[in-house]
Amino acid sequence: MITAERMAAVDENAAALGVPRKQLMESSGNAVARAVRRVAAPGDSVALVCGRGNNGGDAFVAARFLDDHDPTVHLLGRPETIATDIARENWVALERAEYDTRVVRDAQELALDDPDVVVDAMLGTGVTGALREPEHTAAAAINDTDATVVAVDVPSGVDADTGEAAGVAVDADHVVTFHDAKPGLDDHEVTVADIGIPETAELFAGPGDRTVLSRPADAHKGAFGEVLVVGGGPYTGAPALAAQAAMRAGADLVRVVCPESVAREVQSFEEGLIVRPFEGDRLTTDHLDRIRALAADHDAVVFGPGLGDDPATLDAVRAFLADYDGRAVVDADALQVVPDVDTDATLLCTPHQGELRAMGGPSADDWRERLDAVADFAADIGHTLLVKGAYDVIADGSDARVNRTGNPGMTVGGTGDVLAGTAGALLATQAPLNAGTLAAYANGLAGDHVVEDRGYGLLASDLLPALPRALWGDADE
Ligand SMILES: NC(=O)C1=CN([C@@H]2O[C@H](COP(=O)(O)OP(=O)(O)OC[C@H]3O[C@@H](n4cnc5c(N)ncnc54)[C@H](O)[C@@H]3O)[C@@H](O)[C@H]2O)[C@H](O)CC1
Ligand SMILES: [K+]
Repeated sequence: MITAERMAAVDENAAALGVPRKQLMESSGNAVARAVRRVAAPGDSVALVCGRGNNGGDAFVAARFLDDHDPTVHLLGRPETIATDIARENWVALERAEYDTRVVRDAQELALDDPDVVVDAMLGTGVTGALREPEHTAAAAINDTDATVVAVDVPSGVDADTGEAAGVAVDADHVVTFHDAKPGLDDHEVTVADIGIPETAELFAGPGDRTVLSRPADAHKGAFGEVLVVGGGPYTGAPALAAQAAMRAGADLVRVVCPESVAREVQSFEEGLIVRPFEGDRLTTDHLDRIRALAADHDAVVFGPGLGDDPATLDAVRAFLADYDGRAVVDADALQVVPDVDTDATLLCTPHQGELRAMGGPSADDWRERLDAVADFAADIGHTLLVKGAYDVIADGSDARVNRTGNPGMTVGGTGDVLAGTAGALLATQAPLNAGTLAAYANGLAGDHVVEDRGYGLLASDLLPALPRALWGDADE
């Protein structure tokens, strides 16, 4: 089962892999025509009722595969208002080839002429809310015919994210849905058509994975989350890098809490950092009240950068996690305590392969083997893992993804801190699997952009200014 939102992401990833949507539309239309043939007797007439989005486009293609059924293609709305180039090109092809095309300007004009089969291609996964006109009246007209109704992707009127009909929906006898089942089709006779989307368009992180980030136009301060970085002690650069990365990745506010012995130095990396010191030179259980109070005021915590592995510090990490129930990215030395802590927290753990072994996790050289082993280990520990490597593996115990961005220049120190901070900002608003996938994708892409511009020899801090473009794309994209 796949939601409309995820389907849009996969579709964009397929395009980025070199399988464009117009090709997918050709496969979709072909699959619709095959479904129509299964229900139509020779000589039966077929009417295709099409909207102006790509759902309609699928039916424009289908018509070309149904010549022997004398297809009639009804377009709801003016051809100039067809929403996408690929749907318009397929409409124009029908007109030039002199198919029986009819432009329906007003729903009352829809004349279905008693067809044997009706194809409902009004609306698919691009739609939210109840049907508007003319689709509303057209749906009622389709439901009034005696025809066998074949719906394209989803019956028009059914929301492909929730599976709910918000009012009138087409009463379909068959649904031809693409790539994977959609929510809300349980009571229907469904054919899932393979339209040639590579499996890796779903498995590999790609530009489509960024769609979950689209900043709503009315974003108010606070909508993108506040992040607390708990780090520092033996190291000072790590918490500063993580905090700056969280800022670049869109967090509304980032605070660093660190030992007072290093607070000034942490601050020196970036004037804009908000630093909250605690007494002493390393984290211990003495500081837990302070950390807990701060953590409760933030949407996500990044736990680990530069904390070190002093036994007293690891005891403090263990005690903190044991009664924390919020969201946290756990990185670096803090990772090793995760498997023995019983916690209600939602954790996104970001080990490299050595740290994964220190957690008691699996090792595998081949990324496909690692994918399976990491997925099992994530299920065992009950947390999401982002295991860093040339191919990063992200798994939450039920689903898994792989990221291929990044380059050998990124083995330099500090890139992991940037990744942890990015993941923290994303975890404040996204599900852990999406946060981990997107953090890995954007960090690697930022590194690729830096190397493209300036060649090898990058510093972890070079990733920071490259992060926004990697996360949100070019301004004109
Ligand atoms: N994902 C794939 O791999 C492929 C999917 N294909 C088909 O494309 C549709 C989705 O197309 P899209 O253009 O995104 O949206 P729709 O055709 O569903 O509709 C958009 C259209 O509808 C208008 N609209 C929005 N809400 C309403 C409403 N409540 N009432 C009336 N009209 C509404 C909106 O303004 C747009 O103009 C998918 O289902 C597949 O069938 C392709 O085959 C390519 C591969
Ligand atoms: K439909």
